[in-house]
Amino acid sequence: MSDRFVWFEGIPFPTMGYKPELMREARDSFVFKDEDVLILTFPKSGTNWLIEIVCLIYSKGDPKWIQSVPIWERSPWVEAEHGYNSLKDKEGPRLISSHLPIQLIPKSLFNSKAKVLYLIRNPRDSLVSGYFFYSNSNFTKKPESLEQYFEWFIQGNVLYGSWFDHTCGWMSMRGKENFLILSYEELKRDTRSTVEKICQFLGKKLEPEELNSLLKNSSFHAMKENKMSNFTLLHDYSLVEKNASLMRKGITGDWKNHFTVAQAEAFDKIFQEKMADLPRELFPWE
Ligand SMILES: Nc1ncnc2c1ncn2[C@@H]1O[C@H](COP(=O)(O)O)[C@@H](OP(=O)(O)O)[C@H]1O
Ligand SMILES: CCc1ccc(OS(=O)(=O)O)cc1
Repeated sequence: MSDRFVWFEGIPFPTMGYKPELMREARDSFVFKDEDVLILTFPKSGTNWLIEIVCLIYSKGDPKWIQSVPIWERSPWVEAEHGYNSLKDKEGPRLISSHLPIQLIPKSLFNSKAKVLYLIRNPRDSLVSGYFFYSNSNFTKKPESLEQYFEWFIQGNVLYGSWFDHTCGWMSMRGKENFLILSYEELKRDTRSTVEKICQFLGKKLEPEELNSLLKNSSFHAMKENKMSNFTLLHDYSLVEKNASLMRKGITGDWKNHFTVAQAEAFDKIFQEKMADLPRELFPWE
């Protein structure tokens, strides 16, 4: 299974735990509630960091929940079989995660007041992060070199398709009051202020010591040590190999250590062409 994808509506998905018929059912029938919170990203953008932060906002900085329940149970993936089945009958406000492009998200999102946290990251860093992670995973096509993965990425031949299409699609939601755009870069630069912004958007208030606890327990170091969050539990299901680390480096700009000059120039050109219709300010790393 390691050399291919599951396909749905022209988009590549992992080969384990994802079924086209369930993704169709989710798109057509899953009901978002006004009180839900959706964490939305392209893969390898810092999704799990944001999930950890939101969980700690809901637990008021108390780490008990994040240290006792796997991260994918706390904020299940609406497009994955296990996540969809656990979410669809769940009572009360839900934390929901998704990497889906806008055309595949459950349609009910657009008639609900569910709050959407949309996290973006410099695609060059998502590319490098994905290359290292998927090279050691068993649920998707394994790249043989960064050069090969670079080509797949710019062609959109990677999990969840083209970063450019994904981002252009979701950016059409900017300006809506239930849609907050965040970046990995601002989260890194000023985690405290960005968490305060998220709290305000979610209508949550943390006391100073609760915020301090949140920052401590969602740090790169703390998440790397937390087996409920660092994906080491996936070793038991043979989904990832021992050296596939979710918590790899946790920095901005690592692409500069991996791209050749020619790749950097080619990426710049493609970025300019494909993102020309969107304001530059949306992309704080450019
Ligand atoms: N607490 C944290 N602080 C900074 N980066 C984090 C983080 N938790 C996860 N990340 C980074 O987010 C990326 C994984 O993203 P996702 O959760 O979307 O799969 C990895 O990037 P790197 O591979 O560049 O280190 C990982 O290190
Ligand atoms: C099959 C489980 C799984 C684990 C990690 C994934 O990574 S990503 O978020 O899509 O990069 C996907 C599926």
